Amino acid sequence: MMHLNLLRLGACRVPSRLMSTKSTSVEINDKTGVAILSMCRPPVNSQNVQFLRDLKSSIYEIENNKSRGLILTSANSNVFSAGLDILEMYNADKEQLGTLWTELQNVWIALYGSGLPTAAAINGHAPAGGCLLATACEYRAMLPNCVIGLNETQLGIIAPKWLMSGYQNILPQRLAERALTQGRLFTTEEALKAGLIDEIVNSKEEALEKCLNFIGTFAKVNPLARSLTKLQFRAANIKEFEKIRQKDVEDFVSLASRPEVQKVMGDYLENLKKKSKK
Ligand SMILES: CCCCCCCC/C=C\CC(=O)SCCNC(=O)CCNC(=O)[C@H](O)C(C)(C)COP(=O)(O)OP(=O)(O)OC[C@H]1O[C@@H](n2cnc3c(N)ncnc32)[C@H](O)[C@@H]1OP(=O)(O)O
Repeated sequence: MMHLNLLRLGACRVPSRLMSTKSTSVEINDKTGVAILSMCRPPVNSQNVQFLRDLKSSIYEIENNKSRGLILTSANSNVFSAGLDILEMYNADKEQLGTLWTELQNVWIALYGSGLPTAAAINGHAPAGGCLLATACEYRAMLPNCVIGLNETQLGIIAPKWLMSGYQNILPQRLAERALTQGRLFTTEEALKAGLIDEIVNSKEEALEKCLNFIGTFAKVNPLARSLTKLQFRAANIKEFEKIRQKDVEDFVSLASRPEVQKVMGDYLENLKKKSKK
């Protein structure tokens, strides 16, 4: 228990180092060595090229700084991340679409393939690309009354295999297949029941504390042994992804630039805007 108490103490009283980019901020607690990576692109942390680049560089910076773990959270009060920025996909040319998709791939591989213990303090909604980030982590604590899930089929699109792999690591095959084909968004309570998240928490502070406690469970484990063991579990998905990553960009560009898919995006955006004006 000693290390857990230290982590808690460290989380509130010990000086921290700060690093930031335009849309992320990183706080590394000097005592615990754990980095809290906050996404801060208001209003919903939608993932455009710049945001994804910032996220990638923060993840690598945390990894290179030899932090003891990484906690991903949002500076926004009710959204963890709304997924890809549809504004950057709608009416975009092929080059822009290719760049966006490449940056999404880069962030996913940085997080999914990280040797550090990773945890998500999901302090808001996490649809689509938001769920992708959360499920790339090893542990999830989430606030009530939010949604999480891969809803791509609801938008008439297909999540590629690498994008599904975090999901598949966590959910039983039958449930993952059903949820993906339905494009299901789970409420927090449903997500806990399905095993998509580990804990329901009542505040962001509690989410961070649970994530710290999770990372604290590795305090007495050799970091290299831990990291290599984790990566052995993920190696097949990573290898598969590396084989198809260029073709995957081409497939995405070809799908997302189709007029009928652009039309779905346009209608979807309009509905989002109508809903937000209500
Ligand atoms: C789409 C086809 C492309 C083919 C891709 C194939 C592979 C798929 C891989 C990844 C897919 C994605 O990640 S696609 C993105 C999917 N995301 C969603 O479906 C989420 C949409 N957003 C919401 O449901 C809600 O915004 C929310 C639950 C996340 C938050 O709700 P809240 O009520 O708090 O906020 P508002 O809805 O009022 O939104 C505020 C503001 O933000 C704009 N917004 C929201 N989401 C996005 C987004 N993803 N991209 C761009 N803009 C977004 C929303 O329109 C509001 O804007 P205004 O204030 O200007 O009206």
